[in-house]
Amino acid sequence: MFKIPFLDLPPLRAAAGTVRLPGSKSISNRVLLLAGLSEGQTLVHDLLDSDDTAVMLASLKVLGCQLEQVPGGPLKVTGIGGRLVNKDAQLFLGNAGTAMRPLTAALALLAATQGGAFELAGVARMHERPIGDLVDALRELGCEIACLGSEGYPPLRLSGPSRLRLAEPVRVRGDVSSQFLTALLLALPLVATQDVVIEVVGELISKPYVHITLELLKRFGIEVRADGWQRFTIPAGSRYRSPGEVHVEGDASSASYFVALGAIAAAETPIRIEGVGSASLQGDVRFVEAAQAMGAEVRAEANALEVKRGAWPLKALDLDCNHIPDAAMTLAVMALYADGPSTLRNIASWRVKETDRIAAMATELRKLGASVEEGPDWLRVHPLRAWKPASIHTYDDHRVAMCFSLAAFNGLVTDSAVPVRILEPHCVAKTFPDYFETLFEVVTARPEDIPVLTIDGPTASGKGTLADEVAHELGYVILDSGMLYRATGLAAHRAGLDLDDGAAVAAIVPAMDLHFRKGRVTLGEEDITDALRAEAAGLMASQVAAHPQVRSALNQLQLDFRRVPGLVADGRDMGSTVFPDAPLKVFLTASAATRAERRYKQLISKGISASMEGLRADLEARDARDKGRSASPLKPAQDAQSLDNSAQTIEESRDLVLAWWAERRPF
Ligand SMILES: Nc1ncnc2c1ncn2[C@@H]1O[C@H](COP(=O)(O)OP(=O)(O)O)[C@@H](O)[C@H]1O
Ligand SMILES: Nc1ccn([C@H]2C[C@H](O)[C@@H](COP(=O)(O)OP(=O)(O)O)O2)c(=O)n1
Repeated sequence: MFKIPFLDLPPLRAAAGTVRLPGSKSISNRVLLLAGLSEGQTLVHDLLDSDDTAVMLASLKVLGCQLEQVPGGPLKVTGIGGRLVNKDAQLFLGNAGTAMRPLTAALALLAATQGGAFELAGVARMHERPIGDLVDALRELGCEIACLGSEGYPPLRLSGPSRLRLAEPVRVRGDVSSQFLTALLLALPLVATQDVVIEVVGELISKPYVHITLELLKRFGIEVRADGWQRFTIPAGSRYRSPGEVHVEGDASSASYFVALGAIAAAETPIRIEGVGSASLQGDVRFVEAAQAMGAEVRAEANALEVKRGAWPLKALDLDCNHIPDAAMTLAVMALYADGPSTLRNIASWRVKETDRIAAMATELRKLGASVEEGPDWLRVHPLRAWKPASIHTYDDHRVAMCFSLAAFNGLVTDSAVPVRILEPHCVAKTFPDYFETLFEVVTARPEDIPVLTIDGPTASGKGTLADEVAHELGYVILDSGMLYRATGLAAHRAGLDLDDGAAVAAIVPAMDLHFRKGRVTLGEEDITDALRAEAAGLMASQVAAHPQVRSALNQLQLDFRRVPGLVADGRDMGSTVFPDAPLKVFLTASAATRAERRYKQLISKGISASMEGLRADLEARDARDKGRSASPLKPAQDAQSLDNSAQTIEESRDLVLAWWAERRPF
């Protein structure tokens, strides 16, 4: 996950490959609650690991459920069998509607029948999201509920015992959120000593989510009798029975971003999306139909989708989105690539989601330059051809962040492509913590569009440290080019080659089986990370680096690191030779005494013995060789910014370089 203040997406051009979706949030949290209320053990496979499931799991634990994660396997949930173990608890539910609503219903009913006191609270936005219709329905039933802030909103206090009135139908509004009905359906089996009837008042929205609820209840042994979408009966004697094992489907709403990606950018080979398909329970798979209406070519298997671009530009759309409320946000961004204005209707529920999504989408689309009209329950988006670089505010709303990533394909409809900045990208943790990593696996950009920041300088000036810090803050890829020279030197040495024989050393480069993964370097099967860090490897590197043949053999390997979303490259000639078009080139120096002392401390802290005098002599010899060689000698690129960090802390250098970077970005 990118836990950084912003993530800049360079102009993207194409997409191809396979993505595996994380588990569905709606199914995950329903399954967890049902497993938690059941007697016995349920093995939950493919559970979504996200903020919203984390709060549900934390709540179940407080309520007395036992949770055990099988390493690399399912989660074992041992339920409370409908009997309260802990009758007094305070639960913090973040901004998770899929936890707040059903837990309110379940705990209100359990407190009424078994006694207890529970406080349910969340983040500030959760306290602005209405829950009054559910509270009213539960109070009508006889539950004791106090709204601790504003009436009709969390935080709530649920207490009991109190007498329940189950003979009369429970009436609940269905036209604001279907989650109130879902909450009652999930919780009422707890008290179904007689038939319990729920009557929906008003036109029920988001019916597919209620369908998921009914299907999952069935898997847990509860056969609700549905009379259209208006009346539901939970039969007397209903009891949650664990099915033993449950597999959570991939998230169909998350699939929408990749379906759209295929429609926009998979011009050659399709995007394959694994985890949802024609057999999916989730209503949001019907997003596929909307994408097809806009031109996507889709091939559906039971549990996978393959999507390619069909019509281009996309075809404008006028759609009632009641059946795909969450996925429909993706259509608003697809509409920018359409051949006319697109209208999304019947989306009033957007106003009470993680944020007011109609206002949020309209505001952010306009920042890109789009012309947008909005009404109480509709949004009209006009196609965009003159795009502006924009910082997209994400309102702590995962879907805003994910759907605006698709704006980075603007280069497919304009000659002046612009990057897109996504603020607070970590909000995707709500349902898809690795969304951006997954996206980056399947998209490509033109190398010249991918920004590079270079840091060159002599040994121990702090290049590697600064590069790590800066790359981390920007979410960029790192190239430690010295490691490539070190690996080449080591491999040549091991092969018994004369390191002064440039042609012989260069000849082994194409066959070097070198891999960089999670900070470790492997050569063939062997992890050579520690061997590469040794000073001896540095000296060998400096020796082989003097040969023009070796430098050109390593050139393409270095260029291959220029990957989305951007690159921070450190070395000796990153700015002067390898990435001459980098928008920011830093030449980092520090006095020889400072550098020798830093290296000394670094080695001692790793338990490697060293002498300060010896190190200083070595680094001065290395500087002389790196500066004196004829091939790409160590010297600042003409347009480099010099930085002597002798008297600076690491943080000061980092902040200065980030400030220089900010000056060069168009946001
Ligand atoms: N600005 C700085 N101030 C103090 N120490 C630094 C600074 N930059 C780096 N260091 C320390 O100096 C040592 C060498 O830095 P390193 O990044 O390995 O240098 P290089 O990659 O240039 O050889 C590290 O232990 C690092 O923590
Ligand atoms: N882009 C590069 C990177 C490193 N080299 C050479 C020169 C250096 O002496 C060695 C080792 O580089 P490395 O950056 O790992 O060394 P330091 O950490 O600065 O000591 O490789 C180079 O010539 N060009």
